Amino acid sequence: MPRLAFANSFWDGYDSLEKPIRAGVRKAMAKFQALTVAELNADKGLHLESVEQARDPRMRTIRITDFWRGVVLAPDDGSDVFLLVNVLPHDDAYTWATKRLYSANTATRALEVRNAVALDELTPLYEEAARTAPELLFAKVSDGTLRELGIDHQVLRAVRSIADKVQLEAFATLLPEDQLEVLQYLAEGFSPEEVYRDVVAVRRPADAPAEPVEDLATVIANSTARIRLVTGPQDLEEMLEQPFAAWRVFLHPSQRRVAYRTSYGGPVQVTGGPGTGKTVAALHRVKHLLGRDDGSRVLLTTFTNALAAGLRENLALLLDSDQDLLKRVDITTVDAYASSVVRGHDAGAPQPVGDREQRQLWGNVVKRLALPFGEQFLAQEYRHVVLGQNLRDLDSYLAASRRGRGTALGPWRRKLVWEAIELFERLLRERGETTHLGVCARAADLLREHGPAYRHVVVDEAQDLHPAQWRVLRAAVAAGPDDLLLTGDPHQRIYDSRVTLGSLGVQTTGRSFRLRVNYRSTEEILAWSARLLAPVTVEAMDGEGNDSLAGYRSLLHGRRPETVGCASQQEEVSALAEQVREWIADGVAPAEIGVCARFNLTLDKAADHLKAAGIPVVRVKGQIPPGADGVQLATMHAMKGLEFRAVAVIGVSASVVPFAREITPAEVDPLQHEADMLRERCLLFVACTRAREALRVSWSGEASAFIPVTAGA
Ligand SMILES: Nc1ncnc2c1ncn2[C@@H]1O[C@H](COP(=O)(O)OP(=O)(O)OP(=O)(O)O)[C@@H](O)[C@H]1O
Repeated sequence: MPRLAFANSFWDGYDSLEKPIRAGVRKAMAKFQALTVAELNADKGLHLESVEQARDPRMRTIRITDFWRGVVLAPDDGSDVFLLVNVLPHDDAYTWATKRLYSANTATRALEVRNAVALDELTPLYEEAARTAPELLFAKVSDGTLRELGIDHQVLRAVRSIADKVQLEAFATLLPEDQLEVLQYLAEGFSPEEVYRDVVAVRRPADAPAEPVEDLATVIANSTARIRLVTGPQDLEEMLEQPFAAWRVFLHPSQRRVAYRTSYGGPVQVTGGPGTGKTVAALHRVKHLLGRDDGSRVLLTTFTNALAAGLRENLALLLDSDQDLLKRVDITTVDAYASSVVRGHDAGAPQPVGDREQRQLWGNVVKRLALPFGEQFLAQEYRHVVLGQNLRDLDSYLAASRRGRGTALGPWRRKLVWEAIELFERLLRERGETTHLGVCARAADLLREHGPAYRHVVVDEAQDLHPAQWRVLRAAVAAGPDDLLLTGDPHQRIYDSRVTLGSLGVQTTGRSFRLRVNYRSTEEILAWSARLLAPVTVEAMDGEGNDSLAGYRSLLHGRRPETVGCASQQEEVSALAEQVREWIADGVAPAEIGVCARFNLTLDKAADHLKAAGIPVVRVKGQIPPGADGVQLATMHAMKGLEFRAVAVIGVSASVVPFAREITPAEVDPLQHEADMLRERCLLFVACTRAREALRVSWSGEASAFIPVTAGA
């Protein structure tokens, strides 16, 4: 009996096929599981026929309905896997099939597809232009090196005609996938050795023979990043029934390498720019850890309740709602976990108060003690130095390093600060209250005393955690193999936390990975957003050195983001309504549109205006309400964890972003001032990078200083 596999190109359009066509696909595919090869060839309904003048002689089409055909790659080497590569209207299917050529990459050994006809047509034109180009993109890389990296004869000819990155992108949809990625890495300035390590070695099977094996079944088995083999009738049924989520099946090799490594000696760090699939990698790691079948429990944490709800939903999807496995995972925020630990020991433990109450208390402290410090300064000193280093008495505070704080404090002034801190803590105690970080400190003590509760902890959005929260996680799991895996992006730090992970017992040296391919946004959105951060340096996630956005790229292309300055807020919301209407007219569903602002107040105005224009809206506070159908309005903070086909970021005016109240004056503390400014910049970056296809940034009056001046509108 033949076997059946699906290429990712098939899934790209499957979800948008109409019901009868999908039913046709199911019926046709079922035949591949029920009939022998000879019977398949003879089946009248399926009508498996070769494609005349196809560049790939293995190309076949099959009948799906009267007007729709499936395109199938049929083995001609005695192997038995048939690969469904596309489903298209009749004529398009033939045009598509004629031009495509499938081949095994000589380096990665995986199956790739190219548009061989277009490549042959375009290359001579580029060669002509290349003759007068001052420089060629790959001039410094020898033919031998390119061949070792898997570049074959036809692609090599095209490569030698490429003058710059723009031309490479123009070839992108024509080139075989692995070869394209090799070229993109080289174009970003990575050395051939790095490219071999990050692109070739991660795909190439460990036991690959010296000479490539060409039989289709073997090559397909080497292509897990793009091809899924069907394991049986039930598997087929499930695959075609559920809405298809590519991330569940087709991991990028760099994601797979991180998620499915059998075991790590200790903590692992996974960083990457926005939309590079860090959360996806974290979820697959949890699946891998649960697959060990040793009953061990996993704690999966993230930063907010809304993000935790998203993780819960997606993990259930990844694990096919297997309750036995899901029961072994606790998904929560660090604060909620810490609180459960503390309450488990003492049901009447003090309740944490919010930021506003804390500010009021600091105000009280300053008044009562008549100190030469402001409440903002004291609150920050408490957060970054005292809680950051877990200082419990005056002597430790007197001896502590105040790295990262921008003002010097001699012993006399430190004593005064300590007095204020003692009073603050006493006032809280008297009210039977504490802070969230206070709960964390208590939870870490209890966990250290009573022993860890988990074998594995997986941390998403790790960039935003405070040292007190890290102490909870460190104490929740015994140090050892596969204890901690953390994913995050320091460019998306939107809460005021600074850590040096090594000093907290989370040493990831030698176990750090980086994801570089953005699956969410177009290259145009990514490049524009990256310019928001261009003027600043961003500290690495582990607190050692700096991080950079260099080398990130997207697989998608689209229109450049639009920037719009308006004379008044009224004009801005009117223009917004106009834009939203246009997106909807272009086929974007209201729920696929996100509108985002720094303040709720701005969103209120936008909501009123959109509603008056007859556009349905949903306010997102925390989680998106189930079944919500309308344009989604969220603050920049609430945008984390969301993504939309189209995003409008509004109210990005000079007086709003950065938000002056959140910025410590440079005279109070110059370093804190810089940190606050960076946080506001990152917040805008996060908001903009939630957009998949379209991004529009607007303001009224003067534009925010963060908007790149020369950014093409
Ligand atoms: N291998 C994959 N194949 C297809 N889609 C993917 C893949 N990996 C991730 N995605 C999709 O890309 C988008 C971003 O993924 P994810 O949220 O995991 O990225 P992230 O790095 O955690 O993003 P951010 O840091 O911006 O929150 C999601 O829509 C996800 O489904």
